[in-house]
Amino acid sequence: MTKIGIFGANGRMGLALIEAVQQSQHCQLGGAFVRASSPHLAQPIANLQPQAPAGSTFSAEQQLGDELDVLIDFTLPEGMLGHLKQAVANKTPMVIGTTGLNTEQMQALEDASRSVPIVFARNFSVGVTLMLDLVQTAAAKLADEMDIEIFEAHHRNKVDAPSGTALAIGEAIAEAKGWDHEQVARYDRTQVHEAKSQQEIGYSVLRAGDIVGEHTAYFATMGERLELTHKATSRLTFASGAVRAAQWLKDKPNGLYSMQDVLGLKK
Ligand SMILES: NC(=O)C1=CN([C@@H]2O[C@H](COP(=O)(O)OP(=O)(O)OC[C@H]3O[C@@H](n4cnc5c(N)ncnc54)[C@H](OP(=O)(O)O)[C@@H]3O)[C@@H](O)[C@H]2O)C=CC1
Ligand SMILES: O=C(O)C1=N[C@H](C(=O)O)C[C@H](O)C1
Repeated sequence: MTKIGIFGANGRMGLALIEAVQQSQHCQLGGAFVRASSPHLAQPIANLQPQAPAGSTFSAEQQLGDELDVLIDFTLPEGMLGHLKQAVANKTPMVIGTTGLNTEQMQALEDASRSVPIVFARNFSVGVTLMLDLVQTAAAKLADEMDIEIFEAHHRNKVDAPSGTALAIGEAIAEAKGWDHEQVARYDRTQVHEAKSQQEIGYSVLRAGDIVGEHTAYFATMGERLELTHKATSRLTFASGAVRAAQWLKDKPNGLYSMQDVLGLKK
């Protein structure tokens, strides 16, 4: 049995992760952690997640010990960095799905992976993991005059944009093309009074209602357009992927792993 601790356990993903752990035959919930200031501290988890183990309550993240096999973090970048320090101090492997990391925060994650094994993915679904491979094939094989654009849509509460997944798709395409992603990424065209360059990856973003997560990569030229689209309809998809990653990570050596490693899709 893999004993799993979940940070941000009262969040949208935290609650889906509790359900995914309960559904797994190989994992058990070792701790559902919230901030010390949280109104949910010491309250029954079942108040928010009916699938929670009977009698279980939310714990303060500071109370984390070294008895857990794997920690999972889907919070915000600042919170994730604190949780990462706790994982390193306790020598506990960590699965991280938090998006919106800047360069320094990503560097801190990479540094920590020299002390503990980490799986980091900006999307834990099987479909998007495969899509990262498919867009690289399209980018490498289609003619250079194909225009490349990425569209993403999410629920109204999402705070980072473009989504981590959209950026991962763009970075995968740039890598296949031999481009420097930051040089070719176009996040805003409102001040650009010129035609689209062929070495450009344009991003567009929609925030509305309860959309779980949709991503399309467009490869377009005169007279035709290829669209590769992924639509997630349940957060349990991401949560189940993260729990699968946690189980896979338990006995791995220190290092930074991706969902492609977990699924055996690494080229
Ligand atoms: N990789 C993937 O497959 C996916 C990634 N995500 C990413 O997961 C993250 C969380 O998304 P979601 O669950 O929708 O967000 P929510 O806002 O619903 O939950 C965020 C959780 O993080 C906690 N938190 C925020 N800041 C801190 C902090 N400084 N210290 C400790 N805890 C903190 C919140 O606690 P409190 O309530 O007290 O503020 C809350 O429990 C986002 O980055 C999102 O992009 C989401 C889905 C899939
Ligand atoms: O915040 C979300 O909800 C999601 N975030 C991830 C991202 O930024 O790509 C993954 C998923 O699309 C849902």
